[in-house]
Amino acid sequence: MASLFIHSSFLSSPKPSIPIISSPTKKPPPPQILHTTVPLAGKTNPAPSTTLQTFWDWLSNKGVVSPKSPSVKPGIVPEGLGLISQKIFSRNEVVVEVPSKVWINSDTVAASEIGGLCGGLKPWASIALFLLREKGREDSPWRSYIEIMPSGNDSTIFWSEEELSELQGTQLLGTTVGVKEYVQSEFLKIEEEIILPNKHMFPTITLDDFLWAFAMLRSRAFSNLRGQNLVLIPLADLINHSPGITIDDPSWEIKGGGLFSRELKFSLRTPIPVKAGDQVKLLYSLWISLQVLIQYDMEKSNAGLALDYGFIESRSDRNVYTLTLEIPESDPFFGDKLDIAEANGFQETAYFDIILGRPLPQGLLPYLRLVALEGPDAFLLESIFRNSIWGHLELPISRTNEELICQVVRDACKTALSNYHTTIEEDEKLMQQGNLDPKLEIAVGVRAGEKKVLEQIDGIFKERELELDVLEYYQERRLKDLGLVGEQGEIIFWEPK
Ligand SMILES: C[S@@+](CC[C@H](N)C(=O)[O-])C[C@H]1O[C@@H](n2cnc3c(N)ncnc32)[C@H](O)[C@@H]1O
Repeated sequence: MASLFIHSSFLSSPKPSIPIISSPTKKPPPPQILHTTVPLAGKTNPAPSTTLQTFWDWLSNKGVVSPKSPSVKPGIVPEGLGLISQKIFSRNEVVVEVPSKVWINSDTVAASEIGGLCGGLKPWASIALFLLREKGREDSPWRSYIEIMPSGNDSTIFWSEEELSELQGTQLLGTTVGVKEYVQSEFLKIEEEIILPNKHMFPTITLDDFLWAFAMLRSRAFSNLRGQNLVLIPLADLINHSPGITIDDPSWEIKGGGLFSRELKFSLRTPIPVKAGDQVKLLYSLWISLQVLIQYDMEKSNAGLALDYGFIESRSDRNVYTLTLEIPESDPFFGDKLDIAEANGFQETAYFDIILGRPLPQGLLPYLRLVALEGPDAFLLESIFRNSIWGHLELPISRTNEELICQVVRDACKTALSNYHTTIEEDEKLMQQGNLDPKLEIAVGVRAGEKKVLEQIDGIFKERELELDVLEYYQERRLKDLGLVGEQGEIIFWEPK
């Protein structure tokens, strides 16, 4: 049997059907704005309203908001803090514009006292270190901003061992463990090379602190402002996500500061119309429309949402399972197969995100057939076929090859399914019961979603197995092309005259 290697490892980036967390079934309290003394709901140790007022004053002093006629204000909402409308917004209207003088990015770090120490660090690591240093300084100019950040969220990186055990068998568990290990290894390097040799510049920073800073960056950075462009935008980063908004375009842009200014501005728009906050008294039941909300990222899987933000959605196409395929080095045709994969945009290892309810992703079947190619089919790997091979691999090559890919994929699905400690039915029962703890709700939703995708994949290849006798394979297609197969599929022999 060919050594076709499939495993269920997690997505390459530390990346990524349940009731929606942000739409509680109970009638929620109306949002509270600034001056209230009501404790903040939902998130871990959220900022008290005095802290919120200090933040507002800081924004006013910096000229970011106009305190007399603000269009939005930070307020207390079920998701922690959020942006509450102070006027009626129409669709696509600018909600707030935040000038770059209050952003925190690599430039902010470079211009700071620790800039010289952070030159070799990745942007996220240098900003994390900056945040923690400023958090520890009594007189930090960033204090008012950092203090409104929550002490945590429901991201799986904060889950206890017991909570993580609910994710048994899931790819999300693997990703979470991988991300935590990655953050830890970065922390240990930074601790040794920067923190300990410069103790006078840093407060005591633990791995947990570093993980907190990492989580703040993952949850607060806008999805296309990551990597090298990673930036924290105070005020704008209070915007919460609405699963009901399914507009794909980002609701923000970076603009030039205007004719007389070189300063950039982060401009946040509302993707949907919003009512004014004071309508809450008149229209209590429409409280949710008072908060300005956006869609964080239409492309993220539930696992990605759980890891980055600590919530998931009920939309079925948020359920994703990543199949990882590999051309093993031990394959006698390793070199040729790798050449072909690379010529067609793939590598030795390829990741395919399978989405619930969607067809198999492009490239999966050809890649599978390539990896499984062996024996009499291996002639297709010869260099004369190099330009046409991918086209051939798009269609079944031989019964043996097609049977092998079906078997291997189905076996991989069965193995993966046997690793979960619950069935889909058990998960659905739990969801129907309702009132789950938010983290358990995430765990149950993700594990049910992954299993559904695995069953979908198994189903597709099971159906294929049943068609093995009627599929058309390479040799038949070739004979047809040469005009050597008749209408009924019979071989037409050349008869000498
Ligand atoms: C960009 S911050 C938004 C501000 C945040 N609510 C706060 O209190 O600082 C993203 C975080 O807000 C929370 N959040 C945003 N939208 C949410 C939603 N629809 N459901 C649950 N939590 C949400 C999550 O904790 C997420 O990690």
